[in-house]
Amino acid sequence: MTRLVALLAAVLVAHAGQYGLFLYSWIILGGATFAGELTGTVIAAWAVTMAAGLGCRAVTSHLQSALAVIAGARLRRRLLRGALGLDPAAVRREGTGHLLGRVLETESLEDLATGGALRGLAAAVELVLAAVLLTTALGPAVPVLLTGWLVAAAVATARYTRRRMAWTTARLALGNDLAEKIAGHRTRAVQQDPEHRHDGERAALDAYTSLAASMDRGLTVLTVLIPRGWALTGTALLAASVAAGAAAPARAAGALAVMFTYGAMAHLSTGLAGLADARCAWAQLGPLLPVTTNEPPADAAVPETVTIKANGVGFHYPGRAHAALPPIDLRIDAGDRLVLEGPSGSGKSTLAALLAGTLEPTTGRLHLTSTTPGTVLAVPQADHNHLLLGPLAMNVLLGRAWPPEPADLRSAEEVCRAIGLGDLLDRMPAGMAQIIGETGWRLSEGERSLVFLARALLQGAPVLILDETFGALDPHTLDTALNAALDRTSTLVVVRH
Ligand SMILES: Nc1ncnc2c1ncn2[C@@H]1O[C@H](COP(=O)(O)OP(=O)(O)OP(=O)(O)O)[C@@H](O)[C@H]1O
Repeated sequence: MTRLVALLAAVLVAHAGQYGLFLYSWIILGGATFAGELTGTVIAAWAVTMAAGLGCRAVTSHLQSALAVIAGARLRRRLLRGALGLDPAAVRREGTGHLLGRVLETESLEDLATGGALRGLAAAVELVLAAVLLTTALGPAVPVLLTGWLVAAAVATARYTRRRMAWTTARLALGNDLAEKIAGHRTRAVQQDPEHRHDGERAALDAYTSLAASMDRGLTVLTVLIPRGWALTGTALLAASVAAGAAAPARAAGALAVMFTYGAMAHLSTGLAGLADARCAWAQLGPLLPVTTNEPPADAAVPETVTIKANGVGFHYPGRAHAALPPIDLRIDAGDRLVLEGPSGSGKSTLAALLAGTLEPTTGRLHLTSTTPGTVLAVPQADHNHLLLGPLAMNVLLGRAWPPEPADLRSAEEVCRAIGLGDLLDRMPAGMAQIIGETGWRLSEGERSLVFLARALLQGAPVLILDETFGALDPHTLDTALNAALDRTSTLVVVRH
C-alpha cells in the first residue's frame, strides 16, 4: 500500500511540475513580448522551460503506467480470492450471468486507476493554478464564478452517477437473463412454445435503452456542457475587460487564464465521469472483495489422519419452511468407507456440501482435524458439475495441475482407463487431447460422471465424497469405477438413493 501511495504522490508532484513549467514558459514569453524585450536569451529560456515540462510529462506517463499495473494486479488478486471464497449457494441464487457481469466491472475500476482519479486529481492541481491566474488577470470576482461552476459540475456528477447505477443494474439483469437463456437453450428449443420464446425481451430492451439514453444525457451535461459553458462565460468576461479598455498585456494574460481554466475544467469533467463509473463498478465489485488479506499457507501439510465429527449439524435454506437437513450426529474416521442412503429430498447432498465446507451449518458444530483446504473433496451430482470446453486431459486435471507435467498426463490416462473410460479414449481420435464439452466431443451421462470421478481421484484428497456419481453407470462399469475409487482413496463416502 505504501508503494501505491508513494507512486500516487509522485504522479501528482510530476503533474504539478508539468503544468507549472508549461505556464511559466508562456509567462516568460508573454511578459518579454509585451515589454518589448524579446531577445534570444528569452526565447532560449522559454525553450528550456518547455523542454523541462515535456520531460515532466514523460515521467508522469511512466509513473501512471506503473501505478496502473500495480493497482490492477492487486485488484485482480483480491478479486480472485474473493471469487474463490464465494458462497456457492449465494452464487446459485444470484445467477452466474449476473456474477460474471459484476466481475467484468473490474475494467472500469482499472480505468479509474489509470485515468479517472488521476485526471481528477491533476485537474484539481490545474484548477488551483487557474484560480491564481484568473485572479491576477481578471480580478478577484472571477474565481467566485469558477466556484459556482464547480458546484454545477458536482451536481452534474451526482446526477450522472445515479443514472449510471440504474443503467448498470438493468444491464446486469439483461446479461444474466441472456446467460441463463443460452445455458438452457436446448431445453427451451424443445419444450418452450416458439410463440412465447421471446416474451418480455422487447420491453426489457426498451427499458434498458431508455436508461442508457438518460445516462448518456447526464454524461453530455457533465463532460461537454460544463467545460464549454465555462469557455463561453470566460470569453464574455474577456470581451467585457476589452470593452473596459484593458491594456494589451492584461488582455493576453486574461486570454491565457481563460484557456487554461477551460482545459482544467475539461480534465475535471472527464475525471469526475471516471470517478462516477468507478463508484458504480465498486458498488458491484466491493462485496466480492475479501476484507482480510491473509493468504492460506501454500505448503501446509495435510495431516495423515482426518476425523470429521458432526454434533447436531443441520441446515436450513433461508426462506424455506422446513430444514433441508434436520440435526444429525456423525463421525467419520480416516479409512472409513461409508454409504449414505435416503429418500429424495432428505438432505444427502446438503450433508455432502456441509462436510466439504461449501455450506456452513445453520445449527450444530462440525469438527475437522485439518484446516487445510481440499482435505475433504465432494463431487457434486452431475447436473451441478461442469465440463469445460477443452481437452479431456484438462478436464480431469482441473484442480491438480494445468499446464501439466508428463507425470500428470500419465496419471490422468491411468486413472481414466482404471475407472472405465478406456473404450472412450480408444474411440476418440485425439485420446486425452480430445476437446470435450458443449461444442466439442459430446459425452454420455455415464461418461460425464466418470470424468468427474477421474477429476476427483486425481486430486488425491484424503476424504472423498461422491454424490450420486455412479447413478448413470451400467452394472459392469459401476463395479470397475467403484473398485478403482476404493483402491485410490483412503476415506470414501458414497451418496446414493
Ligand atoms: N439452494 C436451495 N435452496 C432452497 N432449498 C434447497 C436448495 N437446495 C436444496 N434445497 C432443498 O433442500 C432439501 C434437501 O435437498 P438435497 O438436495 O440435500 O436432498 P437429497 O437427499 O440430496 O435429494 P436427492 O436424493 O433427490 O438428490 C430439498 O427439499 C430441496 O428442495
